[in-house]
Amino acid sequence: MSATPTTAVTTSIGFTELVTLLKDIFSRHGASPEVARVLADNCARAERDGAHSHGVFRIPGYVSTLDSGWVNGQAVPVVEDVASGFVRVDAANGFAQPALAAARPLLVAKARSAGIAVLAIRNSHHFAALWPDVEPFAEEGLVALSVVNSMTCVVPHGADRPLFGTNPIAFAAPRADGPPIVFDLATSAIAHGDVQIAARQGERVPPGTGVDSLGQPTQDPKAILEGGALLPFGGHKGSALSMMVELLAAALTGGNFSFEFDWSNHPGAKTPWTGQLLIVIDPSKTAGQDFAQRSQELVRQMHAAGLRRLPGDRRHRTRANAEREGIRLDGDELARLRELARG
Ligand SMILES: NC(=O)C1=CN([C@@H]2O[C@H](COP(=O)(O)OP(=O)(O)OC[C@H]3O[C@@H](n4cnc5c(N)ncnc54)[C@H](OP(=O)(O)O)[C@@H]3O)[C@@H](O)[C@H]2O)C=CC1
Ligand SMILES: O=C(O)C1=NCCCC1
Repeated sequence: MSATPTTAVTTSIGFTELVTLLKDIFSRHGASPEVARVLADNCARAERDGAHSHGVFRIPGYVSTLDSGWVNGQAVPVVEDVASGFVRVDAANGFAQPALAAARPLLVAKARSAGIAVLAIRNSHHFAALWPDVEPFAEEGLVALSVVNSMTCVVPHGADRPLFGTNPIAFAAPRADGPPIVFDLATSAIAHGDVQIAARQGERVPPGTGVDSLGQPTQDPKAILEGGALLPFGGHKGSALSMMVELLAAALTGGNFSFEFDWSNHPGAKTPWTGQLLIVIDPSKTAGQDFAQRSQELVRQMHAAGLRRLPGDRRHRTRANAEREGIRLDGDELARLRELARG
């Protein structure tokens, strides 16, 4: 995006208007109508729910990636019905979300008939928050778990150099008296996007987040981004989960490990070309009791134990505000988005 003076004036935009604006940007930068529709919806949802590291903040990255030719914005995913509980998609060097959208009807049908179904997406680029991929399944009464591996920037616990991606895990389950229980977390101490935002805003990151180019602990986001690296959350435990994500999202799908791609011949490219795995379970086939009532009981007991905030509560509060008052955006940022949509 071009440099424009910052005035810190905030403005608001409706969800539908933001989706239309983002669709125009994606289309203008080489995405097919279907790809533009899916990505715009995903990115607007993230912004609406306050997931700022994966909302409109990502648009310049999407645009430069599409412009560089690194990702195919016109890709048509190839869905294969490989086994009773298994669906495989070749995203054809496109984004992961259109691949999921293409495979979704078959995946849900299989989960409902067999009780469980697995979706393996390969040759894909995931540049977004993961919860929008799982939350809709729980809204339909299904339990969903997804993992995606990303670009190398995390030092495995006990190692000397980065190897893993920030490798998020997202989970969604229905509950009786409220929105689904959803969490979505990077297995690094902090998402790479949040380090970029901290650097842009001149803020420090929390202790224990990353190291500089000499492997020394640092709270300076620029030192992490420029030759340094991130650490897994929770030491060996987060590191083990990150390793699991590499195995499930890359080895099991036929995708790249986080360290296996090289975008250096595509200046401006930002997205990792990796893989994604989704597991969808129909709880009516397993528990022999009402799963949504059982998850509600768990939430009730957690609240009774003093819990004030469930994962997802902050997102739902932000969503409710956005539905009342519009999605709040910096005025200059909105102007830059409009400029990108014009060409
Ligand atoms: N595509 C990719 O390759 C990658 C994408 N990402 C994305 O980055 C995003 C940010 O990840 P990350 O920084 O780890 O997320 P956070 O640490 O902000 O949040 C992780 C989860 O914990 C919940 N949570 C946070 N604080 C609390 C609290 N005090 N009490 C209870 N629950 C809490 C959040 O709910 P709530 O949302 O309601 O705050 C969320 O579900 C994710 O959407 C992830 O998918 C990250 C890495 C790579
Ligand atoms: O924030 C992150 O970490 C990432 N987000 C999108 C893709 C790469 C890593």
